[in-house]
Formats: sequence, C-alpha cells, structure tokens
Amino acid sequence: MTELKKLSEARDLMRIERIGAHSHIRGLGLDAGLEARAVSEGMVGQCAARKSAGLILSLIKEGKIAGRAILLAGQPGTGKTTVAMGLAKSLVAETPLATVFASEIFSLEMSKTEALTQAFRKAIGVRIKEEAEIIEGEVVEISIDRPAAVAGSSAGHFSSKTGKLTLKTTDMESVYELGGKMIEALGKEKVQSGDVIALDRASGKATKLGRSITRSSDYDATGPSTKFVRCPEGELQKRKEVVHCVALHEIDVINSRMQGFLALFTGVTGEI
Ligand SMILES: Nc1ncnc2c1ncn2[C@@H]1O[C@H](COP(=O)(O)OP(=O)(O)OP(=O)(O)O)[C@@H](O)[C@H]1O
Repeated sequence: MTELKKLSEARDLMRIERIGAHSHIRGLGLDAGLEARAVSEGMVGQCAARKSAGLILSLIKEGKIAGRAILLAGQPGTGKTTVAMGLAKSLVAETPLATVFASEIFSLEMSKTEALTQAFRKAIGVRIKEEAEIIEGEVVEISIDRPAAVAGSSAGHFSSKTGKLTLKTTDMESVYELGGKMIEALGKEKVQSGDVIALDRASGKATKLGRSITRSSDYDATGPSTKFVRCPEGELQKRKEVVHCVALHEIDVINSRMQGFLALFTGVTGEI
C-alpha cells in the first residue's frame, strides 16, 4: 500500500520542491516528553522556542487551537520560519506551509485582497480519496517506435511516439498499446524489462515498485537502492484507493484552466 500511496501524489504535477535554506528541517526535534533534543531533525539549539512550539503542536493535534494564530517575533534570521516549518513537518507529511512576501501583497498585478486570499487558500490542504484503476505487473518487454522526424517538429517530440508494453503477473500476460503521455512517464522512471511497475491509467502516471526477484541474478552491478519485489499475483488490472493531497489554491488554479477540476483525475486520452 505504501508504494501505491506514491501514485497518489498529485501535488508533483503542480508543485516543485526546491532545495532551499530550510530544506534540512524535518521536524521540531523533540522527544516523547516534548523536550527539545540538542541536535535533531535538522534543528540545532533554540531549545526553549522549539519546546514552546511543541506545546502548540500538541494543542493542534488535540484540536484545541483551531482558528487561532501564533506570532513569532525576533531578529532577522533567528529561526522564526524554521520553527514554523518544523511545526508543519511534525504534523502529517502533507501539511502545507505557505509563505507570503511583502512584494506580493504590494503588487501592481494583484489586489491585496486577492494576494491574501491566495495565501490563505495555499495554507489549507484537503485530502481527496478516489478509486483508481491501476495496472500492476512485471515488464516482460517494452518497445518504443520513434518515427522519422517530421520537418518543423522537434525530433524528440514524445506525442509522435508509439509503443507496446508487455506486462505479466504470475497468472496472466497482456500487451498494452502505449500513448505519448505514458511513454514519457515510463521514460522518466527509466522502466526496463524485469521491473515491477504500477500504472495509473487515468492520470498517466507510472511508478516503479522495484525489480522482480526472478531477475535478481541478471546483473551483478545493482546499486544499494535497487529494491527487489515479487511479481504481482492475479489480475493485471486492479481497483485501488488513491489519495490526492492538494491545497485549496491548487484546486482554484486547476479550475481556472481549460480542462477544469476533472483534469486532476482523468487523462486526456483513452490510451495508457
Ligand atoms: N535552530 C535552528 N537549527 C537549524 N537551522 C536553523 C535554526 N534556526 C535557523 N536556522 C537556519 O538559519 C536560517 C535563517 O532562519 P529563518 O529563515 O528561519 O529565520 P527568520 O527568523 O525567519 O528570518 P527573517 O526574519 O529574515 O524571515 C535558515 O537557513 C534556517 O534553516
């Protein structure tokens, strides 16, 4: 199920997490008694502030501080944003952390009300559960045809490619026609024969679950990150529950696009 959760990450369609000044923060670094450890989860020192934030954290978890605000005050660069981020990371992994810059509020392009509304909606995350049709199996063969480049189009244009993907489980084997979108997704994941993959037909997402155990002796040069998994059993096509975690602002952005909100769930074409 943990592998399948990966498929549900709709957020990477829209949000790119860049390495920044706060990327090393993974939590508040507190022990079970909410005391701050000297060095933990990317945090160093500032034990009193972290302990206080831990108190707020327990109030949030108990649902006793809804609708209230906390003001952190201090000299520039003393770790106010860091504590806020540690707090967000200590809640569930998908807790959104929205930052607002003064230049966004005092902007000629956007009204102050709009900028603040967006900031609030960026800070509210929702979980959307849906049942998705997933194809899960071991890759027997993958072949991609690259037609000769047409004048005027870029040579590596994905949509002009077609291909075939043979997948098997312990009980069955099937050949699927591949569309441009899925070829791109498989290419990104560097899928090759012997990999066990899960394909989300609707969103055109491919997830590599690992290499099949039966192929473990094929290569002697496998990295430490190579995970060996069993070839799936039963039907290739399965219905699984997928959870999308999105901020209200992201739903607003999708809604303002041509395809609308359904673009989150449905693919553009019927092919996989
Ligand atoms: N306790 C800490 N442990 C580890 N890194 C820290 C800690 N406090 C601050 N930092 C790091 O110091 C830098 C500045 O911290 P931060 O941006 O949180 O300060 P700030 O008070 O929000 O600043 P400003 O007032 O300018 O917004 C960041 O790179 C942050 O990761």
